[in-house]
Amino acid sequence: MERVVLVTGASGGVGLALCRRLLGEDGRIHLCLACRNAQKAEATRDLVLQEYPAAQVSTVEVDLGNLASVLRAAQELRCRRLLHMLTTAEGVMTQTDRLNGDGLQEVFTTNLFGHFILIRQLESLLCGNEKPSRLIWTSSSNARESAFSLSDYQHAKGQESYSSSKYATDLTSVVLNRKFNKQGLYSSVVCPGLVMSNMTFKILPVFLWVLLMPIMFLIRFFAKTYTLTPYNGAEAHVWLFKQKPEYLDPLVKYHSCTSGLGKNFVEPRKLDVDEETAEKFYQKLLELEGQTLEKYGDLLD
Ligand SMILES: NC(=O)C1=CN([C@@H]2O[C@H](COP(=O)(O)OP(=O)(O)OC[C@H]3O[C@@H](n4cnc5c(N)ncnc54)[C@H](OP(=O)(O)O)[C@@H]3O)[C@@H](O)[C@H]2O)C=CC1
Ligand SMILES: CC(C)=CCC[C@@H](C)[C@H]1CC[C@H]2C3=C(CC[C@]12C)[C@@]1(C)CCC(=O)C[C@@H]1CC3
Repeated sequence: MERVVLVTGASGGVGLALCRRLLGEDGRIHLCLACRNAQKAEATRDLVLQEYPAAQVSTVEVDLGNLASVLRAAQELRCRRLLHMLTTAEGVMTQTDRLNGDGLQEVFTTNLFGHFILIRQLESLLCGNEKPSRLIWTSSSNARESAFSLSDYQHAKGQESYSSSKYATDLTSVVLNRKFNKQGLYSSVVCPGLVMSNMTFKILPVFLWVLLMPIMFLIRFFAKTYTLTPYNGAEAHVWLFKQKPEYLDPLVKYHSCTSGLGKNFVEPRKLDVDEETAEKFYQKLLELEGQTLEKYGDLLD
């Protein structure tokens, strides 16, 4: 049976590189590109098919920062019936987090909660299959406990919404394993390292990054997480794709690394999470999910 792999944030950066690399690893997979914009999704599909003309590539439109859009996408995916792997590679990092149309913090929703709802809505596809299914969350080395608080888990009050959302992602993955491993669903978190992408081009302009490039290549001899290209950044995702999920440690983050001479490898590092906090946070996610489903009852089957 073909494996169906859904990649969010597939239109650029690490997500697009991952799509290409997965097809290079296994041309028999069915790749589903999840993008927030239908035109971009089609353009990405064309790009991928140029490189792998025989590949099976479909698209689904989903804005992960908009819960109605997430529920509609889940409905559509449920109709397609199969899903074996979901990997997240979308993300927003901003100095000015704000409330979205659902009244939730945008960074929290896009980076974590939209995916949480999507996964819960796709549980019937992901759980109880003959072979294990897997989730791969793109987290970050920037996930910091100090940025996260249970009482303000959407990070409405602080200035570190990105770090908070990534820490929340790590917590969620730990609990998802506890709840769903018995049903054959396994979750892992990865960090792509420092990658030149639209995200980093919002921190410094492209020309500055280009000027810094020689320095960064030198730094890479000492800092292996300077992966720099989306291709290298997707190393940990691709490595995980090839592992048996039931043998992976749920309390580890898999870091994409690149050596000074440009060789890619993966480094597992222990997650800095308190399991009790993770459980409490998960209960809060369930509460928020309940409110969301109540609000959007018309979008449920
Ligand atoms: N770059 C880096 O150095 C690092 C990145 N990461 C993480 O890696 C992941 C990928 O980042 P990277 O490739 O660098 O970033 P990019 O900005 O290049 O790519 C982000 C992708 O996410 C999509 N996206 C953004 N918002 C939404 C949304 N609301 N709904 C659906 N899709 C959305 C974008 O789509 P569109 O094309 O429509 O904008 C794009 O395809 C992120 O989770 C990021 O946090 C972690 C550590 C370091
Ligand atoms: C000489 C040189 C390399 C200058 C660049 C300095 C900084 C702009 C970068 C150094 C480490 C980078 C980094 C990120 C952004 C850019 C830097 C601060 C991230 C925060 C981007 C998003 C993440 O998820 C983690 C990254 C960690 C490293």
